[in-house]
Parts: sequence; C-alpha cells; structure tokens
Amino acid sequence: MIEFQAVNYSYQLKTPFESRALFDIDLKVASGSYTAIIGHTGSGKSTILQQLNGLLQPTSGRVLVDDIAIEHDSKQKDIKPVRKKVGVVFQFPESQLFEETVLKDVAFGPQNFGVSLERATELAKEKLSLVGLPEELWTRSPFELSGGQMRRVAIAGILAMEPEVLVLDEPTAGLDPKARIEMMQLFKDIHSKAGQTVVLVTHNMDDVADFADFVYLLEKGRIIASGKPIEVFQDVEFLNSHELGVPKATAFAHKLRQAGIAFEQLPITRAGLVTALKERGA
Ligand SMILES: Nc1ncnc2c1ncn2[C@@H]1O[C@H](COP(=O)(O)OP(=O)(O)OP(=O)(O)O)[C@@H](O)[C@H]1O
Repeated sequence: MIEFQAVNYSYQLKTPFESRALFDIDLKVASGSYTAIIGHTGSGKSTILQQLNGLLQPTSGRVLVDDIAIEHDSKQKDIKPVRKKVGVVFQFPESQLFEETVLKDVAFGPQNFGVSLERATELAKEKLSLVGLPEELWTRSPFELSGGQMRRVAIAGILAMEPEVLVLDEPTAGLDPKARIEMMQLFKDIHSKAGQTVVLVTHNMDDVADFADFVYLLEKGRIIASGKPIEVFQDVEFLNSHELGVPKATAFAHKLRQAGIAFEQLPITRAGLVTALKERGA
C-alpha cells in the first residue's frame, strides 16, 4: 500500500544550511498492518512521517501510495489524493482544534475534502462515538474539555476523513498513565476490529511489542533493523549498543538468561514472559 523506494531527503537543499535527514530509505507499510517506526530524537521519524502523506517530497527516490508516486518534482494536485488516503495525527494534535463546537471541528476535515455537511456531521458523530467521547460534550467548545478529551476530538477529526492509513506520531505524549493505556487500546481496537492500517511513530518499545506487527528502527536517517518485533527484539546487545533498549519483559528475560536460565526465544510482552515462565514450571 505504501512503499518507500531509496528515499533520500535533505532540508534546505542547495543552501549553506543543507542537512541530510534520510539516507536510502526502503520501507513498506502493508495494507492492514500495524507498523511501528522507532528512533531517537533527530533520527528522521518526523521527516519520514511527512513523506508518508506528501507533506514533504523526496529529494531523490520515490514514495508510492497505492498507484500514486511522489517524487521530487511531483505536482501538488497529483499529491492531494494522498492527503485523504493517509491521515496523520501529529504530536499534540489538540493544539490544532479551532471550531466553536466539538462536532463542527470533527466535521471540518471531511467537508474540506468535498463531503456534504450532512454526511460530514454523520461521520463526525460516528467517529466521536468510536473514540469514546460522551455525547453531552459534542456541542461544547473543544477548549472546555480536558487534555485527554481534546486529543480524542482531534483523533476523531482525522478518522472522520476515513483515511486508509492512520499515522500516529507519539500519540500518548503528555498523557497520564491511565489515559495512555486507554488511548493505545483505542488504536488497537480500530486496527483489529475495523482492519485500519496503522503506522505508529514512538520511542516506547513496550508499545511496539504490545501492538505492532512490523517495526523499523531508525538511526541518523538510516534504517538499522527491521522485522517482526519478536525477531528484532531478540538481539538485545545490538539494541543496547544503539541505546534503543528493549521491552521490559525482554530485558527481564535477558537478565534471567544471563543468570543461566535458558529461553529458546526471549519474550517481548508481559503475557509472553508469564507463559514462558509457566512452561518452565517457574
Ligand atoms: N526544518 C528543518 N531544517 C533543517 N534540518 C531539519 C529540519 N527538520 C529536521 N531537521 C533535521 O533532520 C534530521 C531528522 O529530524 P526529524 O525531525 O525527522 O527527527 P525525529 O526522529 O522526528 O526527531 P524527534 O523525535 O525529535 O521528533 C535531524 O538532524 C534534524 O535536525
């Protein structure tokens, strides 16, 4: 569905401030997958994310979104359909709320893509229910809501555009632990029940282990590892040497292994750890 083919990207190209952010990125987001992208600050995650929906165009190489190719010289009018296909929830999306009421805010996006007011309102109601925002809040100003509720409104606004791919940039940043768990559960439900393709940009290895089915590890603009989380997280030394770390369950099992307890495969989730220990009769 989305494919990066040898994508390079430089900011401020051909100026004295030119800086290369991506180096020969090959990446795929399969339809129906839950793909994670991890990396430190400055590794290029935001740059990739903005290429996923055509906000930035590759300096060289190309991004394919279904049959639409985005290259350095692609025209804006050819890229526009990509914005509808790939919905991006940027960090702290609540900062972009602006309408008088919650309902109007969520209905704004689809109308912008030519959907009638009536249908856009219908979609807004559907998505506000989906994100679990109580109906009595729909006619309030979004600015009267709590931070967590505002974020749900912003996410409903992206979902109302019915994107084929939902891209989430650190979606739980700044939330308290309870709201964090609820938010991750929401994306899990949208993915598993509605078959929504999800791309999660995160620093959190536990979220990758718990939710993603494929992961790309980024360092200084290059992909240094990729695969299924259960495979990628086996190489604890490699991940530690790149200061990326591993899920808590994996770190714990790795310590046990160093203490002489054999694991055929290191578990990556708490449930996996419990199963592995039970199997050993621990
Ligand atoms: N507008 C810009 N102009 C010049 N260089 C930039 C610009 N935006 C990002 N960069 C540089 O590109 C590289 C990749 O940055 P990017 O923001 O994509 O990383 P990131 O992994 O998303 O970081 P973070 O986790 O902080 O969001 C960094 O070296 C950064 O300094």
